[in-house]
Amino acid sequence: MPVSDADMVQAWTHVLGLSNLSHGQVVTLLTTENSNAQTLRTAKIAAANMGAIVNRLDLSPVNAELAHSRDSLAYLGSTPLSGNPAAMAALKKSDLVLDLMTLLFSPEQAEILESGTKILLAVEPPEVLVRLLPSAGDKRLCAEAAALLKGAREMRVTSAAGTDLHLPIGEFPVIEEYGYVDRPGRWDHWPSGFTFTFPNERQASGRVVLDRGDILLPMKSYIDTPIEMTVKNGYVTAIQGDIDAALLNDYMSAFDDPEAYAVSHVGWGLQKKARWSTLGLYDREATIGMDARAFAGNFLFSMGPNNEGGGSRTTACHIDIPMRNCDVALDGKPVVRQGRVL
Ligand SMILES: O=c1ccc(O)c[nH]1
Repeated sequence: MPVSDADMVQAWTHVLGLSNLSHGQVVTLLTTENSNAQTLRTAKIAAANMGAIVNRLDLSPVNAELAHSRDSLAYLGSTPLSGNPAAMAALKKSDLVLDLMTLLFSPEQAEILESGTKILLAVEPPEVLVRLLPSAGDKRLCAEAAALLKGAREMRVTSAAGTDLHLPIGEFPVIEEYGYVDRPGRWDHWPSGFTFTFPNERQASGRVVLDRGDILLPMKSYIDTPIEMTVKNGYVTAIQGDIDAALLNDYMSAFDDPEAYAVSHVGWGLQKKARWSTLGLYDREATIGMDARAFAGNFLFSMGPNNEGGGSRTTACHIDIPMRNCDVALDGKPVVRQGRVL
């Protein structure tokens, strides 16, 4: 269903309020060719109505000749900000950047955040943004999960399908994604509602068995045939199965980058307003699949970079794999049981 501009301005006002936007602050909208016009139009109105100085920085897209998907999270690392000091200066001088382009996992994003600028990513379509409006309750749930993660030394993930994954943790920070940026230097993504960390470098081991209905992103497919992954020393060393495994292998091999097979962030979904089945109700390219990443009770496995967590590993290939019906335990204490948050 379309969203009215009035409702979208209200939604932006709610999110900018939670992000502590105050009178006289500088908001810069970072856009590119396919940024959603209504998201942009209503963000400018909401920010201006709150007394902010509102700029727009529109950059030409890059990587079209390299990416095999038009999903903005499919090809990471280099952005239109690479080698663009004038644009970087504008963003570092802003109090808040509303990223309608996608900087995630880029070195430029980290540099902008270090200057104290806040960055809020918002590239899902307006109807998804208004349906998954963030709340202080989401922040509380993410903070509770983070408190459990911060003290833990091992995350263990098992499932009836055969997953048995050992993830020693503690080397990297815990990241809470709750949909708004309420302190300087913070990055977040509207919509979200999940918490994760990264396994200690080269220490993840075991087996991941993807079952029918588990989701591959950016493919945005519910797999029909099981995929069995072997994990050794922090890398996925084998991806075996039938047609779904073959398609995943074919996509990943296009990057010709061994770093693509490293285990990236691991965590679980907390967003009660998001559902496993929602992805199937949208055309493949209509969303980037945040319902799938955020639905309460998923185990969100991923492969690729860890620079988002402060690691040194970068790669353009990033695969997110929300899994159902898993048991997640921290130092033996269950936090998710058969796909339900405890
Ligand atoms: O919001 C996001 C989106 C993708 C991802 O891999 C992490 N967080």
